[in-house]
Amino acid sequence: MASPSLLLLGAGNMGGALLRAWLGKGAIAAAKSAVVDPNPSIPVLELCEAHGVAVNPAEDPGYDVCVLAVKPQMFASVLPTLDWPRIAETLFLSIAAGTTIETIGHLLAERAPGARVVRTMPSLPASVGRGVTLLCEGGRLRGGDRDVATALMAAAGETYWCRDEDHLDRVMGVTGCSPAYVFLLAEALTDAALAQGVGPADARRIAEASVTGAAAMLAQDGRPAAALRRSVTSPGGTTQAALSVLDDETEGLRPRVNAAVEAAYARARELAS
Ligand SMILES: NC(=O)C1=CN([C@@H]2O[C@H](COP(=O)(O)OP(=O)(O)OC[C@H]3O[C@@H](n4cnc5c(N)ncnc54)[C@H](O)[C@@H]3O)[C@@H](O)[C@H]2O)C=CC1
Ligand SMILES: O=C(O)[C@@H]1CCC=N1
Repeated sequence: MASPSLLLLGAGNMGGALLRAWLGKGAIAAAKSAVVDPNPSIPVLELCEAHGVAVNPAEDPGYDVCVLAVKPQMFASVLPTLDWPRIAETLFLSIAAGTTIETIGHLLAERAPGARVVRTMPSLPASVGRGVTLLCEGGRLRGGDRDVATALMAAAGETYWCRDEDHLDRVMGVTGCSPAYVFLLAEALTDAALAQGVGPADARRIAEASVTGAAAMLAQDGRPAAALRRSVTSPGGTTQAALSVLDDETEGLRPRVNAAVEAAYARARELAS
């Protein structure tokens, strides 16, 4: 399919980030696409204006793809109200945490019986084309649907098809949630700089530059993270002393990150029920 016409339902943090990526890469047919959001932000309005994307159109001409990007808690009230010409032909992509393909199918059943649904889990760096999106499907897709979903999400960064929904729920703590872990690390480094007597503006500047510098090196160097970590860590030096705290086998970052990913999985299961 050439770039699809697309309806974005919900253009908040994540929907807006995806929209930015799609329009930047020409991945959607902007003039045939629309955003529906009762409270669109100024940047989203400016983006739509610049690319000729309709915002809250009075009439829906119909869309190849509809991306469901409202909060999971809104699905039950919003999905049954969706309607446009040939809605049963539209491919639905959900980005919501937890909500299952079966639930989405039920909520769309009246107007789009047998709807083809792809569940995805993008991540916020999609806004700069550096997201990671997990995808999975429930067995109803037609030929070409998988390629359409992959192409849309690849415009926002890396993609990975999970074997089923449970797999997606398990892995989302590694991808969709993890930008928050990295931002938290930047916050923690800022706090540590403050504790060592650096002023607030400089504390933030040197902490955030440390995180973005390491991330840029990881992206560009080609060596795996473990090799780069070793190249910072002089035997018997200061980093080794620091890592004896941060990389403790039972209380260090690795077991804590693993526990965080498990907590995200547990919450995804709760949101599904
Ligand atoms: N924020 C993130 O990093 C990620 C979020 N997600 C998923 O994305 C979805 C949205 O999350 P955020 O963007 O963070 O939330 P958000 O609160 O920033 O965006 C939700 C948007 O939905 C709009 N909205 C409310 N009622 C609506 C309606 N009736 N019709 C259309 N739009 C409506 C709101 O005005 C808002 O702009 C959630 O399902 C979440 O699980 C998935 C991956 C990452
Ligand atoms: O916190 C959430 O539920 C969403 C999904 C992944 C990132 N944000």
